[in-house]
Amino acid sequence: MTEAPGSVGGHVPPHRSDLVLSDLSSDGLEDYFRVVVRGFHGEYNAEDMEPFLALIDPDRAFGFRAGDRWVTTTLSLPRTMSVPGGSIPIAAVTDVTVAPAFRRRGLLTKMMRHQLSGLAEPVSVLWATESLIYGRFGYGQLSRRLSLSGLTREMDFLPEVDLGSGSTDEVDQQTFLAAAPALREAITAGRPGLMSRDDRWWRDVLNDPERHRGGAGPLRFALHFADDGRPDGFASFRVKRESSQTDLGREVIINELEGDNPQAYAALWRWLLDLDLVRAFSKGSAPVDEPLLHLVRNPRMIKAELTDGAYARINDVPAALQARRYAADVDLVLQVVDDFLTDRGGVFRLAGGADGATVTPTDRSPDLTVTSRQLASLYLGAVPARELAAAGVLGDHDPAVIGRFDRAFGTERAAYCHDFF
Ligand SMILES: CC(=O)SCCNC(=O)CCNC(=O)[C@H](O)C(C)(C)COP(=O)(O)OP(=O)(O)OC[C@H]1O[C@@H](n2cnc3c(N)ncnc32)[C@H](O)[C@@H]1OP(=O)(O)O
Repeated sequence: MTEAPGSVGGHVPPHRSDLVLSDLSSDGLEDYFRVVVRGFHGEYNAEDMEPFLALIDPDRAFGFRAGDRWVTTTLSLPRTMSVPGGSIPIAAVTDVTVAPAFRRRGLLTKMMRHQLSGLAEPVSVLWATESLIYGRFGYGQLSRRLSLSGLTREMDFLPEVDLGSGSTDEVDQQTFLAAAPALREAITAGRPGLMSRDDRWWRDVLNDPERHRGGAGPLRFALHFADDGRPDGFASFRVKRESSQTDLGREVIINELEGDNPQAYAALWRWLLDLDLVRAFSKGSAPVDEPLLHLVRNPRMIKAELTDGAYARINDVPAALQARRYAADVDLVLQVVDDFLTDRGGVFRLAGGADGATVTPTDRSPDLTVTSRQLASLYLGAVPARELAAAGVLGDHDPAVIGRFDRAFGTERAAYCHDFF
């Protein structure tokens, strides 16, 4: 059989390929996700991916095809995110890849435009592999996070720390799942940026294939029980025999830790830090207002690295701003400059307060002008406007407006997104 000119075994070289933007069909999942996994230099394993694939709606996945193969991918998943006083539907954007031979010719840009113009959700959220990729598409830092680590024997608590009169115990996954989801839903309501999880998301979160453990043991679970026996806090963690922080003992790697009151929260930390044979701890993702920093006698012994968290894009300014409540009365005219999708920007009057707000287009002159990227950081108070003003990136502004803006947009707890997708 003679090969078609310019192809080997039916493989058309990239420079001779015709690219077609295509939707995923439900019978082509494996081919598609093999390309996704390769895009992150991983190895496809159907069993490892099953809980995640169960979340996929093929209608929300697409990419460019060259002949019979995918060369780019991206998809979004519908989720609900907590905002002050309520919640908002968001599109969780993930699995963005462009095959090496096709990179830097604008395919990601085309995919972003295509995806954003079709989303029903007013806000899209993603985790960026590199922080310089998504700003050009109007994504900004929705939340920031701390990476915590230290030596457990240096973590004495201050005498005034109240550990309550309950107890913490290790439990099996079934017992954990009987308590943690309901607790977490309640806690989510009080922390902007957290994503709610249904059973399918919990299955994905607890999916723990051995090859993804980085040499540590399996995921383990603990519950804290209040004095009356009610579970009021939970933690998931694993232990690694070798710690990069010390050779004196093992390391406890804390995945998630939540309590619905300060005593439960502190008691869970104490329990994890007191595990026998363990000399180091790490928690790769914690909110910037992490209480542990205020519990210990010697806070300098906690290594806390500040890094970027989830990124968001406000695709529908009125819907996004109306979904949240405000810490103080607010009435100001905001101009949003959206360079990527210009029709999504505009000038809006935001009027409201503790009971909600209305946002309407207006032709009044703006009190404050922000880019869509800046609006994403301001949306849940992760970055106060005064911080942007002090950095000199807000343009002309009246300091009194900045003060009013920050009083309204401030939140009780720092914005934080724990779920990685
Ligand atoms: C939500 C998520 O899934 S995050 C995961 C992102 N994916 C990955 O990290 C996997 C590996 N990387 C890739 O697959 C690709 O490099 C991608 C998807 C990051 C970029 O795809 P491309 O098709 O090359 O992007 P595209 O050509 O549209 O780039 C647009 C602009 O962004 C720049 N850019 C894109 N990615 C990067 C990057 N990683 N580093 C630096 N600049 C970048 C380009 O240089 C270009 O700039 P220009 O307009 O000034 O010329």
